[in-house]
Amino acid sequence: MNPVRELQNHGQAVWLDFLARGFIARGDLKHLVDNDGVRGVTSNPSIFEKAIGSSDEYDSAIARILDKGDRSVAGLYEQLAVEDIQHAADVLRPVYDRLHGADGFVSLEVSPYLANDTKATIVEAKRLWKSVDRKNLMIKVPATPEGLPAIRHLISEGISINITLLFSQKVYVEVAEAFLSGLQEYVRHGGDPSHVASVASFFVSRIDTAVDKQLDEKIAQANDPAEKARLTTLKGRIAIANARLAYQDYKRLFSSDDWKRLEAQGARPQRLLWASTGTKNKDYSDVLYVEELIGRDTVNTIPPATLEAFRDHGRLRDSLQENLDEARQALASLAEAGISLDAITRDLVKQGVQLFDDAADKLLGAVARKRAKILGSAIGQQTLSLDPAMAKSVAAQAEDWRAAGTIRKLWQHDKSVWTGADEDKWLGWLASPAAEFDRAADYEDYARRVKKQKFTDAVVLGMGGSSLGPEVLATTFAKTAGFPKLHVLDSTDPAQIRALEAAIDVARTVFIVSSKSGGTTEPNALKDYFHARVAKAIGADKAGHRFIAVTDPGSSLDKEATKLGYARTFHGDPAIGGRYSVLSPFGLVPAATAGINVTGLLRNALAMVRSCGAEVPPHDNPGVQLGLAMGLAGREGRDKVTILSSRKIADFGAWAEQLIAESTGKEGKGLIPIDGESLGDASLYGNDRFFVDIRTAGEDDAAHDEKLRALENAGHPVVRIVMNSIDQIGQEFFRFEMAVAVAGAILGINPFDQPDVEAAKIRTRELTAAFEKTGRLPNEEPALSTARFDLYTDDVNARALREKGADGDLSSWLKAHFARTEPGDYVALLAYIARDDKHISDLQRMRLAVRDREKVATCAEFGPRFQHSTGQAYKGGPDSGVFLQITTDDARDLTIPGRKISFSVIKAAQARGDFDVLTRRGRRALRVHLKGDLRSGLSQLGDAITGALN
Ligand SMILES: O=C(CO)[C@@H](O)[C@H](O)[C@H](O)[C@H](O)COP(=O)(O)O
Ligand SMILES: O=C[C@H](O)COP(=O)(O)O
Repeated sequence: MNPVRELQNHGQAVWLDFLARGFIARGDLKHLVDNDGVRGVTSNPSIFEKAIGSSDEYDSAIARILDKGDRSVAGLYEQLAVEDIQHAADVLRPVYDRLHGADGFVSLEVSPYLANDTKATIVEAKRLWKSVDRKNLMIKVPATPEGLPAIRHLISEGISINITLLFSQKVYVEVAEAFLSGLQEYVRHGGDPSHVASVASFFVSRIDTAVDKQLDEKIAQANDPAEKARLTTLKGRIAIANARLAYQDYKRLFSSDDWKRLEAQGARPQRLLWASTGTKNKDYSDVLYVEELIGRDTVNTIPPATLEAFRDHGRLRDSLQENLDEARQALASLAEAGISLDAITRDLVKQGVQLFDDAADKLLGAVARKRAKILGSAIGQQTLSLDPAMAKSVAAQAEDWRAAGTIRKLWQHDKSVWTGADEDKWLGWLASPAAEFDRAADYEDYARRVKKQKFTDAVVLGMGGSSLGPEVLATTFAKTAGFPKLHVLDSTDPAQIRALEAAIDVARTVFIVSSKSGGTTEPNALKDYFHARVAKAIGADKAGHRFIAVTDPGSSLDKEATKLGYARTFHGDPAIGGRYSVLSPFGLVPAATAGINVTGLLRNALAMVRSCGAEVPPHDNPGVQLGLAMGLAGREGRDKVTILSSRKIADFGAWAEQLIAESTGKEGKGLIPIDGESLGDASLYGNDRFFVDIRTAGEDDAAHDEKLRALENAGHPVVRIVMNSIDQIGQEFFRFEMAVAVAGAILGINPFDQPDVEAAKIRTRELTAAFEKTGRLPNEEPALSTARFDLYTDDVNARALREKGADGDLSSWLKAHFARTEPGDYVALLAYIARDDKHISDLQRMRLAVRDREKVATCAEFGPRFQHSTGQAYKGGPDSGVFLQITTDDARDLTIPGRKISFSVIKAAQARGDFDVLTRRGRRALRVHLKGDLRSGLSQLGDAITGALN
C-alpha cells in the first residue's frame, strides 16, 4: 500500500502544506486526495508568495479583477487567496462530508502583520471566514501572546481555527486551554460544538535547525571528547522529543473532565498538527519528521517534496509515543548543556512572524508591481534617476523601512514614525480621498445646484492650504460650460483685489470663504469686503446666499456663516492640516463649484492612494520612494527640491511648494522648494539640487528635455513623473503628500506643524494693534533713503552689508547682499505687490539674473501669499536663505467695511512682521521699499540688480 495513504491506518491525517491555482485547476490536488488519501490543505504567506508572487500563473486573474475596477494591493491578494482557498475547500468537501466534518479542512492565515494585535486579528479572521464562506475552512492565527486571546474569542464565536507558529509545550497548553474555554463559551451561548474544528500546528524541523546551531557551537568549544559525543547525540533529536512530549500534554488535556463534558455535547478535540515537517538538514532522513511523529488523532501537514519522498520510501510505525523517557532525558541534557529551549522557542515565534512578514512583503510587492503593470498609464508614471550612491542609500532605507513595517505604522497613525510629538493627530489626509469618494454624490448634487444659479464666476477667498490646491484646479482645468469660472484670491494687495473685482460680475458671483481655522486675517478681511460689495449689488438681505464657507467645525467662520445666512457650510476634518487638505472639502468644494468632475478626480486619486497603501512595501510604493529620495538627498545637502511643472500643470509647483516647505522647513532643517525657475545650462547648478519634473504625456519639450538630460548626466538626481492627463492631478496631490510625510520622517521633524508661521502672524498682529490704537504703524528708520526707494534692515545685517561695500547707492547694497551667498545658499525675492503676469515676469527676470550669475537656487514669491507657504522654511528651515523683500506704497488703498484698518495697512504690517521675524532669526535679509510709480520702481530695481550682479 502507498505509505502516505497508510498513515490513516495509524490514526494520522495527512494534509498538504502547499497550494497553487494551477495545481488545483489541473486536478493535482484531487489526485492526491484520491490516491494518497490527503485530507486537508494548509497555506501560509510563504506558500502564497511562491504561488502568486514568484510566478505569472495569476497574472490573467489579476487583470480580470482589475478590469472590473481598481483594487488595493491587499484586496487583490486577498481575492486571489480567497478564491484559491474556496477551490481547495471544494475539492476537499467530499472528504469533509464523508467524515461528517471530522476532516477535509483548508486553512487560510490572517495577515502576519497582525500577529501582535488581538483586535485586528479578530476582525480579519471574521472577515476571511465570511468571505471564504466554506464549512471546511480553518482560519490560521499565530500563537503569539496577542494571538491567544483572539483564538479564544474566535472559537467562542464558532469559527474553526488552526493555531500556527506553535513551538513550545508551555504555549501549547495555553493554546489548548484557550480552545477549551472558547468552546465552553460557545456552548454556553447555545452553539453546536460539533461544527467547530481546530488544530494546533506544532512546528518541528525549525527547532532542530535552531538547536543544532547552538549544539554545534558548544561542540566546537568542548574540549572533553565525551562531552562532544554527548552533545552530538542530541543533534536532530530535540524537535521530535519536544513534539512527542507535547502529544502527552494533548492526551492529558483531552481526557480531562472539562473536555469530557464538551465531548458529550458533540465537541471534537483540537488535534495536534505537525508543521514545518520538511527536513532542512541534508544529513537527516528526508522523511524524519513524518516517520518519527506517527500517532493517533494527529495531523501532519507535509510539503510536496516530503510527501513524495514518504510515498517512495516512508516506513510506518506508531512512533509518537516511543521512548518518552529518552525524550525527557534529551530535553534535560539540552538544559544541562546550557541551551535554553524556552529561549529558542520564544525566538522562533518572533522569527516565524518575521519570516511570514517578509514573505508577505515579497508577495504584496509582487502583486503591487503586477497591478501597476496592468494599470499602466492609469497611474502616473514615476522614474527616479539617482547616482549609484544615492540609489544605494534609498534602497537601504527602503529595506530598513520594510523590515520595520514603517509604512504600515504610518498608515496606522503611529507617531513614532516621526518625532513622537502629535503627528498621529494630523493624518486624516490618508483616509480623506476614500471618505470623500463615498460622499461624491453630495458634491455632485451641490454642483447641480450651483449650475442652476447660472453664476458667471466663483471666487475662493483663502490662503495657503485653503487656496493653493483650488488654484491648481482653477488653472489646470478649462472652464466647464454652464459653470462659473473659478478664481482664487489670496492677497491683501489692493491692486490685486481690484483686478479680481474688475474681472468678475459681483452680482453673479459665488464666493467661497475658505479657512480651516476660520481666524486667518486675509480671508476674513476679503469676506467682509466682498460681502459689502455683494450687498450693494443685490441687496443686504440676499448677500449671504452668495457665500459658501469651507471651514473646520466650530470655527469663528463656521459661526459667522450661520449668522450671515451663507448658502452652505462645508466642514473640513480637523485631523487634516491645511496643506494636506486639497483632497478634502477645501479642494473639492471649489472643484465642484467649477463643475470639475469630483467623482472622477477622486477615483483617479484613489488609484495613487492604493499604490501608496499600507501594504505596499517601500520598494514598490511610489510616494514612499519619492519621499525617501527627497529626504535622503536633503540630508546630504541636496535640499533644493526644484519642481519643473509643464505648461498644462504649471501651477502644481505652487501647491507642492507649500507642502514641501511648510512641512519640512523647521528646526534649522528641511527642504527648500524651488518653483518656476526655468531650466538653464547644467553649469548653473550647484550640487544642492534635487529635480522633480512633472508633466502630462505628450508634453515633450526638446530644449527642456535636453537640459534635464544634461543635469542627469552631470549626476543630479532627477525624478520624472508623467501623468496620462490632467485628470490624474489628484494622484499627484496624494503622491506628494505621502512623499513629504516620508521625507519628514527621514529628516527627523514633525511634518504637520508650522511653528514659525505663527511667529510672523504674532508680529503682524502687534503691528496692526498698534495701528488700530494710533492710526499709524510704528516708525522705522531706513538704512538708506533716496527719492525712489528706502532700504531697511536690522543693525546686524546693515553692519555686515556696509562692511561688504554697501554705501549710498542701491546697487552697492544689492551687490553686498548677493555677495553673501555661498554655494548651497538660495536667494529669495519676496515681493509684497500684486501677483499678476507682469509682476511675475519682472520677478522671474530678476531671479534668473541672480541664478545665472551667483549660481544659486532662487525663489520668486509674492506676499502675503508665501507667508502661508514657503515662509515657514525661510524662517525655520536651514539658514541658507538670502532674502530680498520688496515693498511699495500702494497707489490706491482699499478700505475694509467696518474696520479702521485698510488692505494696504494690513499688507504693510504683514511685510514688516515677516521681515522682523526673518532678521530676529538672524537671517540675511534686506528690504527695498519702492516709492512712487511701481512699474518704474520695479524696472529700476531690475537694473540695480543687474548692476549689482555685474
Ligand atoms: O502552520 C502550518 C499549518 O497549520 C504550516 O502551513 C506551516 O506554516 C508550515 O508548515 C511551515 O511554515 C513550514 O515551515 P518550514 O518548513 O519553512 O520550516
Ligand atoms: O495653509 C494655511 C493657511 O495659513 C490658511 O489657514 P486657514 O485655512 O486656517 O485659513
